[in-house]
Amino acid sequence: MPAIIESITTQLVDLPTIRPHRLSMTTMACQTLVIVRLRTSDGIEGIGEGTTIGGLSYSAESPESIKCNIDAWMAPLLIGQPADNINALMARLDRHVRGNAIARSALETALLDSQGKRLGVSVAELLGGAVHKHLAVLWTLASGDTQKDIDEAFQRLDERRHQQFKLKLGANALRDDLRHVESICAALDGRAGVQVDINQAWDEATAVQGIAALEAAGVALIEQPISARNVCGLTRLANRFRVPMLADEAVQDTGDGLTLLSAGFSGAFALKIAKAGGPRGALALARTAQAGGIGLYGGTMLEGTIGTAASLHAWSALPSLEWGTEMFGPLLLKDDIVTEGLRYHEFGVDLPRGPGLGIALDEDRLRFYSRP
Ligand SMILES: O=C(O)C[C@H]1C=CC(=O)O1
Ligand SMILES: [Mn+2]
Repeated sequence: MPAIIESITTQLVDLPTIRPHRLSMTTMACQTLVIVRLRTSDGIEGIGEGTTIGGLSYSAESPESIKCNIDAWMAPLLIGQPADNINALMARLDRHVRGNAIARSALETALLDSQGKRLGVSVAELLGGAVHKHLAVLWTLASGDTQKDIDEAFQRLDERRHQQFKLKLGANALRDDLRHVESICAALDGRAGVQVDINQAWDEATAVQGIAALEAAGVALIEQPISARNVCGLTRLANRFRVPMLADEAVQDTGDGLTLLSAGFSGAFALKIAKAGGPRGALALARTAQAGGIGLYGGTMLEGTIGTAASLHAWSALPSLEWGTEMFGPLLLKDDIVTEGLRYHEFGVDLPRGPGLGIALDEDRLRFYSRP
């Protein structure tokens, strides 16, 4: 008799960040995680996380919509079903639910954690096995102040925590953004790599001007300079410049990957489990990218430890991630809701060991940070 899914509960958890995190469309002082707990008839609990950035400013899902849509529509489709066939359960969601990729990702993560615990194997093993056990992790400098960012970068380098840095652009006038990048590139020259993320803030003409200057300053990678909808524009920019373009908001899942490939895009894709509806979808996009000669980057929605661990299990299953990862979400948060955090060292992070995600909730801290 297979184990049956008996209950699925969700809670909103607000965790403060260690400093304001400034992006083109929002400044975050707090991150809200939607924590999913999925209980089955054999006494196992699978955990998952659905997280976005800045309410509705990053995507069409908000923390509240993720919780509400799981509670009202998605959980009822799964409760009462056998827990051990994740393909069948996710196909059932696909038949009845449109969109809601972040909510789906939280549920798929909980299903994978549950099944891993049931079989005594890690999520990476469920996904075919880990090729890597330690993954490179960059850090985003986004305090909003150039000198603070430089000090933060040197601190991270000295601690051997990060040696690649991402700068967030697009909230300021182009001239000010360029001065900011040039100062940081000059300060870090020879010690660390710098890439930038514009989060769609520029139009194409501004991007042409901006990218020329960023290329001259030595920036290694340009992430989503223009609107996610402007696939032709992103392809033109990729063809025009030597510095590679990284598609983020423009590439949610395999369908978007195929659209970009058929438009002739070259460069790299940022994978996120939250964009692709879970680890399986993110890996499907990765394989499409690899088939099309596109480099890969392990992206984050600034998740806490559970979402970050789920992503790490997925990225570990890939033979190569040409651009490394940005799985630093837990380090941006002042506190955590798990008993043992991820181990960051030597400019990267260790893949947590299973069964399942290899992560356990700290009930006291979870209660403390949960919304009533
Ligand atoms: O990539 C994004 O747009 C979102 C996120 C990832 C790192 C970071 O600082 O913000
Ligand atoms: Mn991005």
